[in-house]
Amino acid sequence: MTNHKKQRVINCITQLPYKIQLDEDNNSWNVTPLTGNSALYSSLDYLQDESKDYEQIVVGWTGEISRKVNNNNINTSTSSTNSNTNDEDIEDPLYLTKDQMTNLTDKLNNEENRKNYNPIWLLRRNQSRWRNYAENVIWPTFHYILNPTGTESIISGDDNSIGNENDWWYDYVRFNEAYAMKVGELYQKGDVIWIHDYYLLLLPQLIRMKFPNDNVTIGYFNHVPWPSYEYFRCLSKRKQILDGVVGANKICFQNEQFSRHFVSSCKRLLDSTAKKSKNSLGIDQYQISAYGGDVLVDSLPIGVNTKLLLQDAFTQDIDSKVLAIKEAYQNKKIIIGRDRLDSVRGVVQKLRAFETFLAMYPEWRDQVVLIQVSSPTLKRNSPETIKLEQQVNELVNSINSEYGSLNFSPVQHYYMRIPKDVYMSLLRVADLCLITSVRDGMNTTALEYITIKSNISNFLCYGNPLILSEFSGSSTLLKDAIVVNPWDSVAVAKSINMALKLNKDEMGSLEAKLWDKVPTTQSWTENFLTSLNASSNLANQKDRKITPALNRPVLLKNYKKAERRLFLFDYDGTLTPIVQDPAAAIPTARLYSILHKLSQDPKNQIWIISGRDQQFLNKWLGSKNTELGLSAEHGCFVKDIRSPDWINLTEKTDMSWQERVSKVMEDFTNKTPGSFIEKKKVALTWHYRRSVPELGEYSAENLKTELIKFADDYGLEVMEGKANIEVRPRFVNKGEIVKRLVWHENGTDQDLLKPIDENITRDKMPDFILCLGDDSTDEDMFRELNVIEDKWHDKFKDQKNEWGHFGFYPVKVASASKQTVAKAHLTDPQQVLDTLGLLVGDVSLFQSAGTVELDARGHVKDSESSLKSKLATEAYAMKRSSSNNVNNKA
Ligand SMILES: O=P(O)(O)OC[C@H]1O[C@H](O[C@H]2O[C@H](CO)[C@@H](O)[C@H](O)[C@H]2O)[C@H](O)[C@@H](O)[C@@H]1O
Ligand SMILES: [Mg+2]
Repeated sequence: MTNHKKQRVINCITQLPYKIQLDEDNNSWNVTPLTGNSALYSSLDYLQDESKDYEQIVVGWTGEISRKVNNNNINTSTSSTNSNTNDEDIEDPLYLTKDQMTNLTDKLNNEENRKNYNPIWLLRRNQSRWRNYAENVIWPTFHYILNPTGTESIISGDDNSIGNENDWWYDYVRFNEAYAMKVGELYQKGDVIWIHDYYLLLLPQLIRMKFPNDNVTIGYFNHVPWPSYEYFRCLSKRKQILDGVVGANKICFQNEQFSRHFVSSCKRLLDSTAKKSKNSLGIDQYQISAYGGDVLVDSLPIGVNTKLLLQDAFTQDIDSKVLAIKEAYQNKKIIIGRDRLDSVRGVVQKLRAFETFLAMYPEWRDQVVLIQVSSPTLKRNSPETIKLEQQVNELVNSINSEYGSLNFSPVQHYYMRIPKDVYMSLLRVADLCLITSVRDGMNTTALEYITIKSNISNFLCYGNPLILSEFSGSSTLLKDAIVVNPWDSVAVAKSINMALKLNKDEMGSLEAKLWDKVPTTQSWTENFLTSLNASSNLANQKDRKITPALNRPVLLKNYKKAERRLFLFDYDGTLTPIVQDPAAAIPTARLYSILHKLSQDPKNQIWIISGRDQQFLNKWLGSKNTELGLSAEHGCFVKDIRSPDWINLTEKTDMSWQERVSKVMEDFTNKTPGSFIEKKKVALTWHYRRSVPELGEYSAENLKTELIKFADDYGLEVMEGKANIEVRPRFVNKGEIVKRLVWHENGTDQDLLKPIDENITRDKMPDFILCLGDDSTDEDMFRELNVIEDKWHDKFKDQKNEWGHFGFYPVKVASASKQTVAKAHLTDPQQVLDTLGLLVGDVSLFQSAGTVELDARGHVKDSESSLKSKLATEAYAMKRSSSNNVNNKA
């Protein structure tokens, strides 16, 4: 028998599927399975127990760990609630010893479970702080609820402060970073990483940064809706979120509408292009070019474990429960609903429609019961939920008093979590299932109902109708359900009437169209992983290399440690955004301030290496800050730091070509309205940004062909820039300047006419080089740095820094999937300024994500707060052991 090697899948989920409680007195863990998220959890079970091709590793946050305390022999908390001596859950800050953590991991992975669960520990005071950004900002926006501050819904924060969106964002970044750290510990070459849902939108890019040299295969599945651009654009961190998620090879949604919305956001915010086609399942897919690489975007509706469901739903025990319910509502039609009680599940809309139904069709009064089970959410005590609860109660009371009697209430409302067997009985007994959500990703109740109704049993489950909201993600899958607009209560009432009057054949034929549309967990899981592997194979093709985002925290660390730093900045499109008029692309006050701060540090040498001419660079940069070295016209002219003089490196060159090039360019300018020539001292640039795009591109193509015909005769380079064609002598380029600046004693004056000396020792040359550029001409700089790095690998093998390199950071500033020889990318000039701001201390580390090391409490490792927390944990461990000793002696 051949030994089939399974592929490892690292499954990253928001929370491990358990409610976890620490029993301090017995020093043991209580672990109870969580309800909800059944589809995802059944996919985990499938990978764990049944899959032949995959071996699963699960990474997930522990969730809020509560404590069970019977006596008060341990009290390390500053909070007064901790002095409580009753046997109850306490949600105070928690300190755990290493042993306790290991015990929980062991318990989760005990032999019986055979699970490979890896908890993420984030034990700060107010453990629910990690939920704030995801639950109060992302979730509402993704469900079309605009609540800019979210402050109404939650009071949070370490110091009992009212939550604010920025703090929440920092916690969100840390939450993602904690996962990146854990994945970093577990990842082995060849693994695939599967990330689930909106708590972890930054994780794909963080993992990409962690493994810049591996083509890690990363898939992301969004379980909730993805909103239209008009909503998504309202998020203040919209770009950061997109940047994070496009680190994946494949991004997948519940339906085509959501994937379309996502692509539209990428086009508008990331300037992505998208090629649309059909995937092997006939579903729309998009190949989007996002920063640094091609990403596959498509949809795959989640499924349910139909086999297990039928097994669970058709038992003798449930038969008797079904019978009992039938007897309780003899001769009545039973409508069922099960929803979480939050604002998007449409319970209020459902009750209004039912009320309208009873008002419109008096013949049904006393003949129909609506059994509505509403399960509480985590935010049960939030003002919105309390308001919603009141609204629901009022509606239930009003319907029951208007249409009920002493011995019958037409609405039976249960605000509770019901056990699985009761849920199964309700699905089986129902004559109609009513789903009126105003927004959801995939309604699994609908899928479970259809599955159960497709089965013939003693109680004739077969073929009872489903009314489904058009706003539910499942409506695109279950097109043959009775699809309604939940906001139109009259239309829903008419549909209820119609559905209850269907005869057996009609119900059967409706049902027949639906049941085979329900995906199974198994097929969903297998299809996702198969297509993820396929998309990653595509990405691994040579010309599709994915460039990771620049790891800014690492850059900052390296920057701080470095003694001789060299900055090589391109100007247009790197330090300033591209604009229509070249004369208008002038530095902002923020750029001046950052350059000023950077240049104040004697360890820093800053060079602007641009295609611009001397005049422009002098006027806007040199005259404002003499600490900047300048290189104009792609290396034709150079002015050293603090020097007033420019050196012309093309002095001895024959310039007769200029006339010929000008003539050809003029010809094209006449043929292309809106185009113009920028005549610099040496280089000539033909611009077409202001022309009709198609004509501009067409002319540029032809102009290039014309110029190339004689470029060799004069030793010229014809370069394609951003809406321009430039010509300059070939022997000068930005790479040549970079070479000279690196092979040089950092901090000393340049002798630009002297040949480069490559015998200089390493301790004189820079130990940190940040090189940023957006255009094809900047590739010369990156290429040169790569060449030097290779030489240094041979020459100075033993002199690498703690990250295993020489501190070279060639970074492409690219807004589309440009192939580059740079090692990392930043999205646009704004990110460039944020990154430089980080170095000079203007921007917080958590403004943007990177691979920060965190401790088990979510503090940055080795920070002051981390050290304090370490001491508190040690104190806790000592108290534990001394109290154990006392107890043992007693
Ligand atoms: O090397 P760089 O500093 O990036 O300069 C490259 C060229 O940039 C300028 O043109 C580009 O930017 C303009 C302003 O945003 C834009 O209008 C134009 O379409 C771009 O091509 C500049 O005018 C050229 O001289 C530089 O060579
Ligand atoms: Mg540029």
